[in-house]
Amino acid sequence: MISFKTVLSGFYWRSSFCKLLKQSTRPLTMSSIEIGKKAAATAAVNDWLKDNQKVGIGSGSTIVYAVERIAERVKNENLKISCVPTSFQAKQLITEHELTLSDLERTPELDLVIDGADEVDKDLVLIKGGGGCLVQEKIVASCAKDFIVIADERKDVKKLGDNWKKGIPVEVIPMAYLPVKGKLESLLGGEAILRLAKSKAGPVVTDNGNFILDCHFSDCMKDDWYKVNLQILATPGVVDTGLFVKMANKVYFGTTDGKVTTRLPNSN
Ligand SMILES: O=C[C@H](O)[C@H](O)[C@H](O)COP(=O)(O)O
Repeated sequence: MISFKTVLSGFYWRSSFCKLLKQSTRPLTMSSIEIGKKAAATAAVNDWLKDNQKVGIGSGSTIVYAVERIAERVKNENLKISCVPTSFQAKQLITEHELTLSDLERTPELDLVIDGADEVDKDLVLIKGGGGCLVQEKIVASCAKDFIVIADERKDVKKLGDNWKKGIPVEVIPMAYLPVKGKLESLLGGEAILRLAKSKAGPVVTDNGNFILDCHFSDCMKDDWYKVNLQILATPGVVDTGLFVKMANKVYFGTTDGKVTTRLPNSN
């Protein structure tokens, strides 16, 4: 007859074996892309964050490392920093890391904004909004003295669209999405595709309650993003675009081996 002790020890060994198996199948190291993101984020925070600053916090996956480093420095150096979010996600990051949360009503002028990007060209024009955040990001960036961008090296391109194949995000008022789609397609060629949600039927709804058109333009002047941005903005129903032209002051690119390169607006 099997004793209670034998059953218990069998259970113990089985669960230990399962734990071991789980550990051995789990990646032990950070992926090389994440190493690049973290390196860029850490370097930017080390270079730019100073005591008593008002800081805008961007959105996406790279900004997570920046917030971690900000929280570390706030704690270790006893810094007084207030943070303005650019999205629901950014707000959560700020509160989770016990940083001081502010907003543009209390803090309309910022010293610094740190944010990620989907692509950065040689002139520091950015595509943003791959994660559905662009309008609040652009507003917050426009309120800052310095707008610092952090990205892994895949985002560093000669021309916008070299790597980023998902189009230029344009946030639109929901009732206008179809006419805006038609107008943008006839204005700039190509296709403007309504972004659909992954775990919900229907479109992605932004933090502002709007829709996103991902625009794959064929006829637009791809060397004059300033003009393209203005043309899109002139269409009624468009809230803003994911094109950030002449906004970034410095970009930090992190490589897969943890090195960081930087680019200034006219350092090509
Ligand atoms: O919509 C998302 C934001 O614009 C992000 O900053 C951008 O997509 C970059 O995100 P990630 O750091 O995840 O590459």
